[in-house]
Amino acid sequence: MGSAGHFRLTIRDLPSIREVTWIPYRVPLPSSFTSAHEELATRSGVIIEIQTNTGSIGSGECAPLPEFSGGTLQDVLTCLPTLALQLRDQTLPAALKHLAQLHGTLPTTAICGVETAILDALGRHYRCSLATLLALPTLDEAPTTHALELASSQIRHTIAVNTVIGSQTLDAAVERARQAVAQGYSCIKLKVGPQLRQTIELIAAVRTTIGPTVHLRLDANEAWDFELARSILSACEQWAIQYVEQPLPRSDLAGMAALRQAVTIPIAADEVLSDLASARRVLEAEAATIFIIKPQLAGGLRQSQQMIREANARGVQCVITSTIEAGIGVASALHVAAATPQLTLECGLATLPMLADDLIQETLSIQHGHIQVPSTPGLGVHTDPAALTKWRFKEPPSGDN
Ligand SMILES: O=C(O)CCC(=O)c1ccccc1C(=O)O
Ligand SMILES: [Mg+2]
Repeated sequence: MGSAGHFRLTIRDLPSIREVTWIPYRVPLPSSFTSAHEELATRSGVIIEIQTNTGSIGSGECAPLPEFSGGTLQDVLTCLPTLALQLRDQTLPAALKHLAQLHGTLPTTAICGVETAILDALGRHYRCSLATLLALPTLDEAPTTHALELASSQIRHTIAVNTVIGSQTLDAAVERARQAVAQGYSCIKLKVGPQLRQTIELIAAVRTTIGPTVHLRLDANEAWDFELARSILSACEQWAIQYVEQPLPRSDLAGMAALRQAVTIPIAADEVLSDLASARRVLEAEAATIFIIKPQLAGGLRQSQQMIREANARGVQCVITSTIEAGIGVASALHVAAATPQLTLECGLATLPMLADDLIQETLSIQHGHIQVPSTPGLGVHTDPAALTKWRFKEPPSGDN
């Protein structure tokens, strides 16, 4: 019995890992997705499955995006056999601790996927959602029933999300914006390119289409230099831009800090955030007003929470976004957002409709610009075996995404 008569499970009762297995996948994006970086026509990654000695299972997803950070698919496939052996026979909390010591030595997406699978199994064991687990003060020991009740009372059950409009012609972007508002989105993110006049016209046209109250954010994906950024953002101050993601190359922290002083539109860091150390450098340089945190690229769910804590302590607000991964990965990011009520800005998690298949049995549907957080134990979504068979990536090419 714990304090105040609350029951606490003993370590002896904790499940341990019997086996870690994985399945690479590749799924098409039927309409492809274009940013200043690239045109994404397929998405590949790895689904992780762990089995425990108590018969419980957990799923996770590693979805590398080499243009950003976090290694390649091949890097993930290379590190998994050793990691699987190391985690074998460890209790779930011990496995989490082990994983946390590997930051900096493994691709961030590998840590994210394996961590998610462990947390999914642990949530199913404690019979609480992954968001509730993430809201606990510690995962080192089994929580009391009181701690679980407190954590579950602190989480959010629905997350507001933005839709994202990829780079395309002005007419197509305006049409997409019109549809988004009709679907009930109250926040739109617009991918922008390196052309001065065209970009300003695009932003003006989209703002005029969506009216004054829908939030509008931009993503330049590093496409601008300082002068271009200053010109475009100064010209757009009248269009009520919520923020602009990564206007300058990730290496230009001084430029980002100077841009913050030169324009009134808030500057968000995205590509530059590749782990906790990079986040600390951005905070130190005062190079961003907002952090765009992708759990896949930040080094996992708890590393994302740590980034959020450190950012918030410095007055920097955070947004959780996906990397256009499949349903397991998006669900894990959704649970981070749910466990973190201080995130009040819309999250970038409305990406599953871009994929031909989300690889899960359930649907994380988007209604009126919100996604419901699954409340059943663990992730609350389950891999779809038929979909994994269909989209299995049989011969991942080495060094390719
Ligand atoms: O933020 C969103 O709404 C969707 C996520 C997104 O835009 C994105 C998806 C994959 C890779 C990079 C990015 C990005 O924010 O730049
Ligand atoms: Mg971005």
